[in-house]
Amino acid sequence: MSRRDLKIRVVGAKNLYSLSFTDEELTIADGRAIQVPLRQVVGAQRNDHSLEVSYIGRKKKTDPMSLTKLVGIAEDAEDDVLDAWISTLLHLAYEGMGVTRGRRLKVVINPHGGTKKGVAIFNKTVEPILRAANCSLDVIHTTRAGHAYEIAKTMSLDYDAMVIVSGDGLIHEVLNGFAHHEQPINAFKIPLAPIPTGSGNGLSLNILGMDDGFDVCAAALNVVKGLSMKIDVLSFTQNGKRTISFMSQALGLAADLDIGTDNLRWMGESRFMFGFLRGLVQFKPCPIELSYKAAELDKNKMFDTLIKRRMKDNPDDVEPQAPETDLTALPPLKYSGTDEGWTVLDVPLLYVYAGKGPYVGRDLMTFPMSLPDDGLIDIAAQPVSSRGEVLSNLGGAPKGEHYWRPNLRYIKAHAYRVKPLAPKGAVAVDGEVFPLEEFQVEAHQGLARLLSPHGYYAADPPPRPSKPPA
Ligand SMILES: Nc1ncnc2c1ncn2[C@@H]1O[C@H](COP(=O)(O)OP(=O)(O)OP(=O)(O)O)[C@@H](O)[C@H]1O
Repeated sequence: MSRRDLKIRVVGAKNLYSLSFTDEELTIADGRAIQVPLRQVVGAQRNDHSLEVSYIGRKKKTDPMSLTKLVGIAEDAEDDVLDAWISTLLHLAYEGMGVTRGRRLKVVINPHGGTKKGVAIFNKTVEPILRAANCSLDVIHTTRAGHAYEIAKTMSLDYDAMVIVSGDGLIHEVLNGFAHHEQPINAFKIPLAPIPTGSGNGLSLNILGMDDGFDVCAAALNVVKGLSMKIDVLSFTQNGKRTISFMSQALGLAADLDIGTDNLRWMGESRFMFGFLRGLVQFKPCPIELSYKAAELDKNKMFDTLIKRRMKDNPDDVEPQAPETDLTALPPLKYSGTDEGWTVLDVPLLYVYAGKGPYVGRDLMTFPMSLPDDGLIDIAAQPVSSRGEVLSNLGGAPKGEHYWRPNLRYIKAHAYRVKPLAPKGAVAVDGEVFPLEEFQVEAHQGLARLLSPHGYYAADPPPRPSKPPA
């Protein structure tokens, strides 16, 4: 075992710092001690006799995360002792956590996402973290809509992860690019890691949780240290054309969030809430017939399954899946062309929201029971009821509490279909507008990957009420 404590004189500082580490954390002490979990240590190196240790942390509890580089001269250690100290520290901070060092990253930045700060945020905040972690970077800026699709469709697959500096729109493009890659199955195996600089950053919230979901340093740390987590993606098929959806399909009132609020991008995430409220004022029923191939309808059972899944700490510890036989094609559609075992939801509906991942935006935990890899689509369907009742549901939406309200139908399905009952309308697929014409959606279990610190979605599910809400 090599030495685990060192004294270093930090450049410009009077005090002698002592650095030591255990299997779990690095302690930096100069009178007062700071503990840094090893997961947050991203780099350490020797330049002549000086030592540089880089880690991500918070200066104060309420601060966002930031990169700190501690540089100093080790006064009590020869170079070989210092090298051994660095080597053991890095081994524990990487391989000891199942993470390979120096990831090869494809980075796609949308200069026009959200408030157009993606490039500046990447250069100032994200890139220094990836460099400190010794990652190799292949950076490309998108120049037009559809560019990220082309990049993903034609890219070489020699990367450990793909970093997407933008919002959910670019994730949608990249996954659809993978679907048209000459080796789609292998392309989908490259884990995606979002850096949240778009106006809709639902995926980042699902990976990092409400506290860190908009923290670009936490997202960069996930690029460096996250573990690969399998996720389901969905095939949305309309008029024979198949589109990959990773997040949501919204109809009726829910579609108003995504549709027609494009000119309100300056509002950031608030534009979705604006869209919802505008839709609520109009209060139009959604003219569709919804049918589904059910997997689970019991809300209590869904909750129990979710809690059990969150207790598994190995993200790959899921039901074994059939080995892929054909790497050059997407998995076939299993549920088209048959009505057997399908149920029609026989009530007039105000909105239908279906998809994967608990959060679709900052104030909307639409699918609180969503699991990354259960092979199922979560469907939230709101029957027509009073404005008051719908408003009460909306009040619970930020934390997913509407899930427990008896008048919200929540279905886990292998597949579902929508037939329009009126000629006008639209459906928003991951925020992109499609015409309201007949379509079908089905899930492909564990087809894609994300980098994740937890191995499960980071949204806390709404607790089961002791008595059912009125
Ligand atoms: N250089 C570019 N110029 C203009 N549009 C672009 C460019 N690069 C990408 N786009 C488009 O910008 C759209 C917005 O994507 P993104 O999700 O990254 O940002 P956003 O602000 O969160 O948008 P949304 O809220 O719709 O998801 C995408 O549909 C993409 O096609």
